[in-house]
Amino acid sequence: MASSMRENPSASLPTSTHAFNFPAHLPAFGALSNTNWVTTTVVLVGTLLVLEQIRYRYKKRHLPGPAFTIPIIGKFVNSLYPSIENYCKQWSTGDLSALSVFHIFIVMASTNKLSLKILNSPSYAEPCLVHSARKVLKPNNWVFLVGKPHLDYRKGLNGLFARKAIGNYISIQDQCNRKHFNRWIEEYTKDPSARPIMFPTRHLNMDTSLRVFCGPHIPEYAAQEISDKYWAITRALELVNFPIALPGTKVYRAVQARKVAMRWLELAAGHSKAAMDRGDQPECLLDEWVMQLRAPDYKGRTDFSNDEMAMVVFSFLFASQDAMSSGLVYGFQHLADHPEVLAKVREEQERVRCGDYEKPITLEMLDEMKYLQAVVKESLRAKPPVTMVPYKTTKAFPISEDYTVPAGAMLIPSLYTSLQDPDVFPEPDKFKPERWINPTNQAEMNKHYMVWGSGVHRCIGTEYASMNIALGLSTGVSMMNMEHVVTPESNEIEIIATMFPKDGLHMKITPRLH
Ligand code: HEM
Repeated sequence: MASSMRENPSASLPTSTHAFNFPAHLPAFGALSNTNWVTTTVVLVGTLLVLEQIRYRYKKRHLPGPAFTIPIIGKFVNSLYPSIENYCKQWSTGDLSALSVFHIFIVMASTNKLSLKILNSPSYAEPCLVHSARKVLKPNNWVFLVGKPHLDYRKGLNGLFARKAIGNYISIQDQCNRKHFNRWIEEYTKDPSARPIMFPTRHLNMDTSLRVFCGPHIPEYAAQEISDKYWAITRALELVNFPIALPGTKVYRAVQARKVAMRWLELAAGHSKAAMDRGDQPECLLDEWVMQLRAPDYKGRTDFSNDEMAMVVFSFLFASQDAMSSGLVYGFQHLADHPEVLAKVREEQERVRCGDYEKPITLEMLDEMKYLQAVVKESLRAKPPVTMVPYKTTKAFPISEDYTVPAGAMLIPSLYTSLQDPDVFPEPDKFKPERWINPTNQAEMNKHYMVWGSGVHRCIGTEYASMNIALGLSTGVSMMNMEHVVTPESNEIEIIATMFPKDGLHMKITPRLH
């Protein structure tokens, strides 16, 4: 700047600020000001960038992780293309490791012990779900409650997944499974070539969920529309999204899909109330809920609007659609890849069903299928649908002897690596349902079995989800022969909110029962 002033004398500062001189000097003064402005901006931005690095390094301290963060976006690109290999790389760097995305400081925990600690320290950390969840679910959804309001709200919903209630859902699930598997068989009779069953499984799961949740209060075409649109929601469930839901972004599309689903769910809630007023028999979760609210001994809140009920049902769909589809897909893959396990499942089916495959399955029959239950448990351990659960620290969290996670950080326990801990699950790479049959260390294994999370936010749908996957597998392998056509991508994992085999699980299906 000094040299340019020397070269251009007219740019020198005026010796007089007399009113008449002022206009003559204005352009030169303006040019100088622009130069200053650029310099100031460069210095300011440079300082902010340096501060960003200092802040990151200060929070990270000695934890493994990138020494410097990419300015502003951090590891955003990685979170756009999540891969289990990248996560494993990060987890393998240490029990705790750090990174940053869009200025969100993230600490990842890879061990069973630390993950359990995070999930069971509600005074330090609370769930924050993935970044897009608040926009997709709406900020006033009950799943964002914490502390006592969360416990109270959840208490009012527990009854919807109690044994009595899920005993009423089982026949709906059984009918849905049979309807879809018959359709699969029909389609494979027309075209027997191998093809992925991931999407048909997602449709089956959405249909089952909507029938269980809304029963007759939602028309067939609405269920189809929600199922079709739901993929937009799944696609938006990245760990960290582009922060603004602009048209064309994944989050924007997900919000549009939620609006469609919510319209139908609100209508269903209204229909359910009217049906219960008429004295109809409860046929679904919504009916169960309305009846529970009207029970004489019920002590909680009763003023649930259709909109609020719809939001709760939507939260169940949101929490379950991807996880359950993943659980079912990997269940089928594990059974098809382990014929000795499949043979035992079929032998048990024959015994418990007494050879009568037309007879609807009851909860009592399912209780007798101990080997099938072990298969479901092991399949979810080997390929946990939810690989990690994002929490955020509400205050500085002394998580280990030598590290305190700063307040406001994202803290992510890894369920995936926790379930691969060889001290709790010997030979974790092996698919061994037998490990769940009368184990000597049952209590220890259950404590560390984090497929459903742990602590006050542990999955509310655990029993229902296990039952649903067991039912799907039991009826699936009874009705169909499934040949897994292995591709180079069969054993690779694709993370689309949850885990799926990268090739979508190529199957050839033929009818097993005449
Ligand atoms: C295979 C299927 C499923 C898996 C693997 C799964 C897993 C999980 C996990 C890991 C959490 C977080 C727990 C924590 O923070 O400690 C969770 C929470 C939750 N899940 Fe599931 N889930 C499944 C199915 C379902 C189903 C079927 C429903 C409901 C119908 C459901 C409803 C919920 C809800 C509402 C929460 C939040 C609970 C709270 O904050 O109190 N999930 N689930």
